[in-house]
Amino acid sequence: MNETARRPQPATLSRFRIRGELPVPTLINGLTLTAVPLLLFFALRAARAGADPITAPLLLAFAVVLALNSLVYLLLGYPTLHRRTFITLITGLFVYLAVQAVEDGSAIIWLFAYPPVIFYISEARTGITACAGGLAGLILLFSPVGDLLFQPPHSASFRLSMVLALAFEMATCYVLDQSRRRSKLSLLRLAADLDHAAKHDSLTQLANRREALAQLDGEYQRFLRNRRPFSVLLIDIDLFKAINDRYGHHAGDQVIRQVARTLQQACRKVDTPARWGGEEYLVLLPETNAGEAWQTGNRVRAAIEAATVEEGGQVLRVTVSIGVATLLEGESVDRLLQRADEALYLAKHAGRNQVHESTPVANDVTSRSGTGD
Ligand SMILES: Nc1nc2c(ncn2[C@@H]2O[C@H](COP(=O)(O)OP(=O)(O)OP(=O)(O)O)[C@@H](O)[C@H]2O)c(=O)[nH]1
Repeated sequence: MNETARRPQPATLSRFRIRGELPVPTLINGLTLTAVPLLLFFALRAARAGADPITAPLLLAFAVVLALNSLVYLLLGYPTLHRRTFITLITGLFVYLAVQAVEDGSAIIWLFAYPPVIFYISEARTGITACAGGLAGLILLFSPVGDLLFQPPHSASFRLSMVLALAFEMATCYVLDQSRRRSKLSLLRLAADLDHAAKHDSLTQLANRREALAQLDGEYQRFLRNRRPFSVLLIDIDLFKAINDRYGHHAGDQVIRQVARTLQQACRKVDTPARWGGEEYLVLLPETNAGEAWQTGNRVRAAIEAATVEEGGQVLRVTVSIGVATLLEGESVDRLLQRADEALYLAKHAGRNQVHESTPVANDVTSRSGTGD
């Protein structure tokens, strides 16, 4: 996987949650729980005042739909619907409170609750658009056009303070939200980097031994469920010490990298090539029987034999010996690895640059071997 695909990007930030972060549905449900009694309270007051026939039923309707929105989410899920409905409802509610001058115009102060909530529960772009639109709407409401249409009861000094204070709050919320998003992104990237480092070998970027064992265990659990066999290749570079001694450790490292690259190219996407240690590699071949594993082993051996490494003006070639083993009914992963190791040992002792397959017969290990040529 490439770096960009592995590390979280700003556009996908809301898909990730870090520990301790308040989940958006929880915030929405908490706000709904607070807003519903408040709306009922103000609906009752509006009904008692009796002057305006729309406000009381409308506030009641907002309370009912808000509560239903949370109920639907709790029963059925659908977090996007939950969030979008909530944003639509609170936007509608705040517009109504402003233009209808509810509570003698004092309800307009509730607009200050809008920016922090909208920035937290939506993407940054939605927050900016909603706040800029809201502020433009407020300026329009306090302009001569708004006076003509809605006759807001606010004094000139209140209007000025309201617009400036709301603009200040929106800008502050934007800056704090950006800072929160940046911290979240860097935390997620750090976690992704640490996770990658814990599972991969730094020289080759292949899975490391720990990750290979974890994948082996996963494959073993799958085998217990579906009985589809899997195989392993244990690969060791031949006479590698001589390369280090003759060309130096840097050349040795280049060879280890080149073998890793060849392994990745020669294997299927579902296979896991791993650095098992030093100049040894393990390839996990999921859902692969003995015959297929044998063929893969030979293909890998030939590919590595054909590959070259240029180092200090020299062209280096290496060969590998490979032990192949396929999991048998009733066998453990440890025993499978032991058989692959025994087959590798036989390949080395038969002259290197060859593949040996472990076939247990009567609790013993026999093998077929060859170069596949
Ligand atoms: N450059 C380099 N060398 C390493 C690394 N890890 C292990 N080695 C060297 O790999 C060599 C392994 O040598 P041996 O185990 O004796 O085996 P060999 O020379 O490959 O011989 P056979 O396995 O019998 O074919 C040792 O000299 C280690 O120092 C590494 O990360 N980089």
